[in-house]
Amino acid sequence: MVGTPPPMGKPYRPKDHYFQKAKQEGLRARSAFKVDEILRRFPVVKKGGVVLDLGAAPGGFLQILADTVGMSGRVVGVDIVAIRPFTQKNVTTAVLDVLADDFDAQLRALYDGPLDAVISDMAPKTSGIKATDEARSLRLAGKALEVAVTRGRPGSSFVAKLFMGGDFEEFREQVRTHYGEVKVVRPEATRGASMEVYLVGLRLKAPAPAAP
Ligand SMILES: C[S@@+](CC[C@H](N)C(=O)[O-])C[C@H]1O[C@@H](n2cnc3c(N)ncnc32)[C@H](O)[C@@H]1O
Repeated sequence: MVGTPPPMGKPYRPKDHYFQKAKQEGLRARSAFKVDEILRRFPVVKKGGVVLDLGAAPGGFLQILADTVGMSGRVVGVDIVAIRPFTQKNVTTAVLDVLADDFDAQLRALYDGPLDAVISDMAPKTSGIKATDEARSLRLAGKALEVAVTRGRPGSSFVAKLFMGGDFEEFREQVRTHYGEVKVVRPEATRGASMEVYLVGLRLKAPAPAAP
């Protein structure tokens, strides 16, 4: 019997170069290289900063973020699945669903101060139906933006992964209304066939003063 030919384009290889590299470097996930590239290219957060990482399991982003902010900073990571504890004292993690009704209150209970960056690598469970997956991805990114705008200090940053699709441009416009500069990034470590990109918002605008 003749087997099914491989799909055209770059094949999906779960154990690719970045997977091996992550393993060698003791990183929890290959995605660590994505945030590393974003942080090298854009001034998202610096030493001493406070970062919220949404969709943080298993913790690849957290490892890079914890090194970036150092011991004078803080990284708060949440996910619907448990994150293996970190020994670094500047990392706090919790099991939270960002779409839950009480998420905002739960997050405040975890960390109540202003944030220097909100980073979301959240990805929905994919259904295989393009429009459904795009809508789910956008919903997660939309919630991340809401958190970033309400909890970020003026001048803070926003990074969110989302699937390129129908409403991508509208979302980018929405991010533009809140941030001084907006970039679209597809990190090198992104898998070949993946439709995902990261939107980077820099310099959160201060809220408009209330009318007298
Ligand atoms: C690509 S993984 C994140 C990988 C992570 N950045 C790392 O470097 O280890 C996407 C994560 O989004 C999480 N996620 C999906 N929906 C979520 C939700 N409603 N609330 C919180 N996390 C969610 C998933 O559980 C999954 O762990």
